[in-house]
Amino acid sequence: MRHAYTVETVRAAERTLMSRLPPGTLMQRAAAGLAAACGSLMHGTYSRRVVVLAGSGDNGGDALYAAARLARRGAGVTAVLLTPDKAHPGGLAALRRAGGRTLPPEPEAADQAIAQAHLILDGIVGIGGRGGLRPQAAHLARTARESRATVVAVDLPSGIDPDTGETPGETVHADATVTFGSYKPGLLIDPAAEHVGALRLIDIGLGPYLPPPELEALQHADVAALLPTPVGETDKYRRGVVGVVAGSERYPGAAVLAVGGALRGGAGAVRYVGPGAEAVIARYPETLVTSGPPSKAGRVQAWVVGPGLGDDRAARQAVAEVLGSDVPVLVDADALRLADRDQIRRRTAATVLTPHAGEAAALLSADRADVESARLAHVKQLAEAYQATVLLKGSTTLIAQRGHPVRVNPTGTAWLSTAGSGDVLSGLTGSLLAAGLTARDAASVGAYLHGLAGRETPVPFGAHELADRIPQVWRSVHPRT
Ligand SMILES: NC(=O)C1=CN([C@@H]2O[C@H](COP(=O)(O)OP(=O)(O)OC[C@H]3O[C@@H](n4cnc5c(N)ncnc54)[C@H](O)[C@@H]3O)[C@@H](O)[C@H]2O)[C@@H](O)CC1
Ligand SMILES: Nc1ncnc2c1ncn2[C@@H]1O[C@H](COP(=O)(O)OP(=O)(O)O)[C@@H](O)[C@H]1O
Ligand SMILES: [K+]
Repeated sequence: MRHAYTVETVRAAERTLMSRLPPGTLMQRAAAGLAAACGSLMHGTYSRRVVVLAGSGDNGGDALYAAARLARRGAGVTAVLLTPDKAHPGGLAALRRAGGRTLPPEPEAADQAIAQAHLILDGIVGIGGRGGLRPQAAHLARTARESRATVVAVDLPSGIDPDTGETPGETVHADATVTFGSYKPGLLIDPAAEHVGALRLIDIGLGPYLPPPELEALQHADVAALLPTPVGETDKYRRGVVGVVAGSERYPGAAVLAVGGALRGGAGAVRYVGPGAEAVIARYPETLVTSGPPSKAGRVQAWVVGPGLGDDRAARQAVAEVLGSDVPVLVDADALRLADRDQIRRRTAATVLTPHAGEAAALLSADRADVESARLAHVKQLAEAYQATVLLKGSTTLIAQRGHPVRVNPTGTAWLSTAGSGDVLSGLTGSLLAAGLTARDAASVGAYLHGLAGRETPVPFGAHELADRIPQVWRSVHPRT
């Protein structure tokens, strides 16, 4: 599991740790890790040209100390000091002792140094940054982006909001980010995460002083441990039956895709309810189909409702019936519009809502662009407002449930933004729910496998190919299945 902590938490842990160590120890740990990472990114240090963009805080200090280490190993280092009279004194002295030279941030000289650099160290701001970068810093960030050098962000790309993943103005675009002590939410959530590049964590000893995280990301081993696996005494009913209420005369394909996802999610059987039965059976003859209302369809351990459902009376009635059941329900697409919001709040069994940014905006009476620029705040707000587990889809998929750290899905690709891909996700996740995973785990594992399938399917792909790829990625996560 990867854990991410807010600035306030990181600072508190750092204070405790620092009080037990000689002054400057943490910064030296950070600088040593950073210098080693830069050395390996440049495939050596001798005769490499390094430019440090150094702000006046400790982030600049880390960068200057690391650069001093690189200079001692033969790199030619130039530091551009944003505020020369306030640059980190210890870092600056170390760099000078190591033979590094310094420049004020005058555009011409700085731009020239940047243009010739092999590697740029972004030490403008770290967790102490506030708001969009100031003009001089913004200029350096742009010049660095336009250069051919490898840009390494120190702790985080300057300009991103470490707590939220927002990008309030110009930001450094890094090829790699070397972060210290712990991940920060902004490194893992778009739009900020897009500017992070390859992310490396340097352990500086904070671990024992960190409380529960703000954000977490499952890794292969976590997902493997959660995947349902049939055992000797099991049968199809014990594995769980998932009911899929999806599709309409107009959108029969959504039913096929949701069932396709559901068949690959570990439930023992998939029951389909709706007008798309013929299309479903033609593609997946193993599906149990019924054409009546969900309440007459027989027992299931979880429902998926919504993909391609349309919005006629039957659809509305089906959503109400499913929400009235006492088993976990995943509410997607059209059902997000049709559902009675109070009925969602009153449910005692788990409810999973899977909106994309547009649907989330509608549920919160907010703006789609605001949801996309501040995903973390909005997914938490939705989970709170609907007392449900919320999986917010999009460039970064987040899963929120009140009282737990938000989960960020680490897999996926923009190729997933293809029609019907969400239908596969809802079927898959509903199936995991029926197989007995908690709402939060089912949503996280569903998003993880869906994202992996997106990465493994030859592009450009259609959503049905994504569903076909799930067994392969399942086995890649859990090779013994
Ligand atoms: N506290 C610690 O124990 C450790 C801190 N470390 C480093 O220290 C950093 C935090 O240092 P600081 O608290 O000094 O803060 P920063 O260095 O992150 O930022 C503060 C500086 O940035 C300037 N600044 C703020 N917002 C700006 C903006 N929008 N545009 C331009 N300049 C802006 C401020 O005027 C100030 O000079 C971490 O990110 C990390 O790199 C590491 O050395 C590890 C240990
Ligand atoms: N830019 C992106 N990067 C990564 N994944 C994306 C991106 N855009 C969309 N996705 C993913 O693609 C899927 C699209 O689902 P959805 O919006 O419901 O589409 P549809 O309704 O056509 O099925 C979701 O899993 C979402 O997280
Ligand atoms: K930085």
